[in-house]
Amino acid sequence: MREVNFSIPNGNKASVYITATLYDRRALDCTSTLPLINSLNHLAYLTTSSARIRDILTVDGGVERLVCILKEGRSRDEMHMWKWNLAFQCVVNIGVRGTEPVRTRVVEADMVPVIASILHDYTLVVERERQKLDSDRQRNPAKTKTNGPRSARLPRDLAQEQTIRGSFLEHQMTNSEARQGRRQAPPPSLELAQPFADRLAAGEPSQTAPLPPPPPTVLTSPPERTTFNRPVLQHQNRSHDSRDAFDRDANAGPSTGVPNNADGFSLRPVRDIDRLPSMVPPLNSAIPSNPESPTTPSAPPTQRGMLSPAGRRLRRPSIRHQLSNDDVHMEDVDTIVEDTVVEQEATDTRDRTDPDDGEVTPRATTRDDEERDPLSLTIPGTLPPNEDNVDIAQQTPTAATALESLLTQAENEDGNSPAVNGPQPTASPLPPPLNTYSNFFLRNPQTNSAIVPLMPRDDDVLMGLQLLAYISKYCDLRHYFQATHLVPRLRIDREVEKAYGPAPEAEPLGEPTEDELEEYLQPDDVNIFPLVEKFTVPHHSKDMQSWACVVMRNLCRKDDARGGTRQCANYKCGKWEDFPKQFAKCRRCKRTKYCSKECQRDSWNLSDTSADNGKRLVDAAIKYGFLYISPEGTLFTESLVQSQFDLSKQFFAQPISEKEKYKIGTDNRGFTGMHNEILDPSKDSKEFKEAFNMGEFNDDRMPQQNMPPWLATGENLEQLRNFEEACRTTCNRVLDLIGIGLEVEDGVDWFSRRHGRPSGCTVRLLHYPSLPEGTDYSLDTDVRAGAHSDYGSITLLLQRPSQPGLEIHPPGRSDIWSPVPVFPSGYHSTTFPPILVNIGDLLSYWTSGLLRSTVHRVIFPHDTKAGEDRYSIAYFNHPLDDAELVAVPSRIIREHKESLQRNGAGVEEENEHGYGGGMTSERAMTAKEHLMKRLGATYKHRVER
Ligand SMILES: O=C(O)CCC(=O)C(=O)O
Ligand SMILES: [Fe+2]
Repeated sequence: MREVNFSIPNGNKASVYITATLYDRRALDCTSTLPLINSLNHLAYLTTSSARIRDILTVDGGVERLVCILKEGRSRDEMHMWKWNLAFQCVVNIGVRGTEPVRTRVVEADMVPVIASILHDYTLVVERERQKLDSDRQRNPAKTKTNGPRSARLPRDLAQEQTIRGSFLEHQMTNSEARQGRRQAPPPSLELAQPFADRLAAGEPSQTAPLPPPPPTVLTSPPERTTFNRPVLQHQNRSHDSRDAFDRDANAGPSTGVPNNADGFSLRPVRDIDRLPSMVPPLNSAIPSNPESPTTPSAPPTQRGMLSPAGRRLRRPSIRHQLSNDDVHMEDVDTIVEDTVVEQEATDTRDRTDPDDGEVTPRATTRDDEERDPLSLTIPGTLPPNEDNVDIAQQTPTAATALESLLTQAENEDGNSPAVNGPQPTASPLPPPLNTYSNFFLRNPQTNSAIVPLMPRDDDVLMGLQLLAYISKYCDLRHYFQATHLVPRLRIDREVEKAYGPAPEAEPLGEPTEDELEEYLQPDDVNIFPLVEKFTVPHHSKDMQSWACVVMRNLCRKDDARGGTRQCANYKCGKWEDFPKQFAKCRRCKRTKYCSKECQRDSWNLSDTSADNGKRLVDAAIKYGFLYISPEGTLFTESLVQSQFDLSKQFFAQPISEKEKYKIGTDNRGFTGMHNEILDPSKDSKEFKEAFNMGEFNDDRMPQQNMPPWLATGENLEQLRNFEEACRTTCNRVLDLIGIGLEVEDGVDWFSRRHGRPSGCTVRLLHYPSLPEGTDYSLDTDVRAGAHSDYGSITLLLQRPSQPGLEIHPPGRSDIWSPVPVFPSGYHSTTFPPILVNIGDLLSYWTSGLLRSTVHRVIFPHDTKAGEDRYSIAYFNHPLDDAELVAVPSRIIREHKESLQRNGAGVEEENEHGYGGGMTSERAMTAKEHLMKRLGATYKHRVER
C-alpha cells in the first residue's frame, strides 16, 4: 500500500518568512495568521535590534503594510489579536528607535489615525465607566463610602493585572534603559502555546508530525484576552488594492539584492535612490517631510488625498500597501531571499545613543513641569471699581467695567497671580498619591466585563503615547496630529454602546453605513492633542501621564523652520506667532503660550482633569470662591438646560394656590413663595423671589417629595433625572479637581467619595418676577435674594442670557459688591452661558476656611426698575448625610491651618468666608448636622406658613 504522498510542513512556517537572521518583506504579505505571527514575532526583535531593518522597512513598504494590518482592526480571535499586537509593537519599535527620517516615514505611513483610534477607544470606555461609577455612587453610597479609599485598593489590582497583561511592556517598553541601549535577545522560533496548536491542528490531515516542545521563553505576548467581533471585510486592508500600479517600479528597487556589507552585516544597505525624499539625509533639511512625490503616500495636508465623489478628501492608500508580490518581479525573488539573509549586528550605536531620545524622554513630573494658565481664564474675579485694572492680554489699562474687572483681577500687570488667602499651593512637588487615583474606572473590579476585551490595553495606550512623544516633536509633521481621523475598523463606539447603553443625550448609533466604514471617506477633523491631554491626568498611570505630558509639550515647541515661532497652545486655535515671542507666556508655568485671553479660556474646560487644572480651580476657589466652567466636558447640553428652564417657567406660571400644594417643609423640599425666605437676616428687606426645591430622587429615580403629577411623570420626569445627573456628575468632577488641586493624600477622589445618597443635594428652581407697576419696591433695600453664602459643598448656578443680577463681595471687601456677568468677556457662546460654580460653607468649613465660601446676592437690574423676570437654577451639592467633616489629608490644608494658628487667627471673618467660617478644630461634625445648623439659622428668620 502506498503511503500518503503529502506531509505537513512545519506548522509555523510560510514559504517566505522572517527569522532572527532573515528579513524578507514578502513575509509580511502572508495572509495566513499563524505564519504571519511567526514573522512578526521575529520582526519585533529585528526592529528593536537593527537600525538597518528599520531603515529598510521604511523604503520597502514594510511600515505601510504593518499599518495596514493595524487598520484592519482587531477581532475577538486570539490569533488575530496576537498578530495585531505584534504589528503594533513593530511600528512602535520603528518609530521610537528610528532616526528622524524613519520616524517621518512612520507618520507618513498613516500611523497617527491608528494611535488616535486607540486613545479615542480607551477614553470612551473611561468616560462610560466614570459615568457608571458616578451613578453607582449615587445609588449605592454605602458601598462607595465604606470600602475605604478605592484608590488605595486599586494599585494592587493593577499590579496583579499588569503581571498578566504587561508582557508587551516587559518585553519592550518598561524602562528607558531597555529602550535606549539594551538589545533584547533574539526571539526563539515562535511555537504555539499548546491550546492554540491543538485547535489549529484539529482537522489537519496528519497529526503524525509532533509539535516541537514549547520554547523556554516566548518573547512575544500571547493574546491574554480577546477582543470584540468585527465583520470580516473583504477589502478592509487597502494594501490589497492594486490600484496604485504606477508605484510598482518605485518599489521594485529595494527588492533587489546586493552583496555583503563591509560591516559584516550581510543585508544590503539602502541606497539613496531607493529612499523616499523625506529619508535622504542631505536633502532632508531642504525638503518637507511629506514631499509631493509619486513614491510618497501622503501629500502635504493641504493637498493630501484626492477628492472623493462626495467632495471629501480621498485618503489614498500607500503605494506600499500593496502586496509585495505586486511590487516584485518574479525574476528578483530568488535573489531577494538569498540577499536578505541577515546576521545579527554586533553593535548598533544608533540604538544606544539616539540623540533625539533625550529630548523626549519624560522627566519625573514636578510642579514646575506642570503647565498652568492664569486664573483669569475662567474665574470671575472681582475688583473694586476704583482700583486700577490692567488687561493682561493687551497690557493696556481698561475701563473698570465690572465685566472686564471680573476677568482681569486674577493676574496683576506682570501676569503673576496676586496673593491668595492661605499658602500658595504651587510651590510643592506633585505628591505620589495623585497617581493612586490610577485608572479607577478601568481597574475597578466592577468594570463592565463585557467591555474589557473591547478596549485597547493599557500597553497599547502607553506605546501609542510613547510613539507619539517621539514623532510629535517634529514641527513640520504637526499637521498630521492636528488634522487626523479615526480608523473605522478600530473604533469601538458601537460595542461600547451595546455594553453601556446609549450615551446620555446622544442619539443611539445605528448600523454603520458603508461610508462610515470607509476610511478614506473620513474627514480629517480629529486633533490628537486633546485626546492625548486626557492622559495627563493623575488617574492614569504615571507612565501614561509622563508620555502624554511630553506630547503636550511638543505641541508648544517652537518651529525653527518658521523662524522660531510657536503655535497657540489652544489646539482649537492653532494660530502661529507672526514673530518670535509674540504670544505671552504663562507667567506661572513659564511654558504655555496663548494668542489671546479667549484662547486661554477656551482651552480650559472641565474635561481637562489635569493637575494643572485642579490647581487652577483650587486657586480660584481660594481666592474668589466662584468660577465659571464651560458646559463642554459635562453632561449639560444647551437643550437639556433649556428644557429644565421651560419646566421651571411652567411650574411658576401656575396659580399660587396650586404651587402652595407643594409647600416647603423642614426637609427643605418644596415650594417657597414670595417674601417667604430671608437669606440676609441682618437687613430688613423683602426678597422678591419664589423657589421650588427638589431633593434627591430615590434608588428607583423617583422623587421623594410631593410633586405636581405633570412634572413627576413621563418625559418631564426623565428630563428632571437627566438634569440632576448632569448636576451630580459635574459636581463630582469639580470635587475631584479640588482633590487634585489640594493634593489630597488619600486619593484625589477624597471629596467625591464622600458624596452620594442620602444627602441634602437639591435642585432649586428660582423665579424672580419683574416688578409690577406701582410696587412699593425700594431700590436701596429690596433685593431678589439677600446676601448669603450657600450651605453645601459646592453650588452650580445656571442662568439665562439676558437675566443678570448676581453680585459677590470681592476678596477682602465686604463693603462693596461686584456683579458677576452671565457671560464672561470673550466667552464663545452667546446663547448657552457657562455654569457658575461656587464654594459652599461646608467645603469652606471642611478645608479650614482655605476654600472661600463667598457671600453673594441677587439684585434687581439697576437700569430698569421693573426689568424682566429672572429665572435661575441652582444645584446645591451636599456630602452624604453621615459624612464626617474630618480633616482633609492634604499638606496644603495642614499648612494653611498651621499658618492660621501661627497668626492667632480663629474662625475667619464671616464676610470673608461666607457665614460658614473655617474649621479650626478637629471636631467631626457630620454633613447633616452642619446642614441642619445652617438651615436652622435661616428657618429662625423665616415666616412659616
Ligand atoms: O439666582 C441666583 O442667581 C442665585 C441664587 C442663589 O444664590 C441661591 O439660591 O443660593
Ligand atoms: Fe446662593
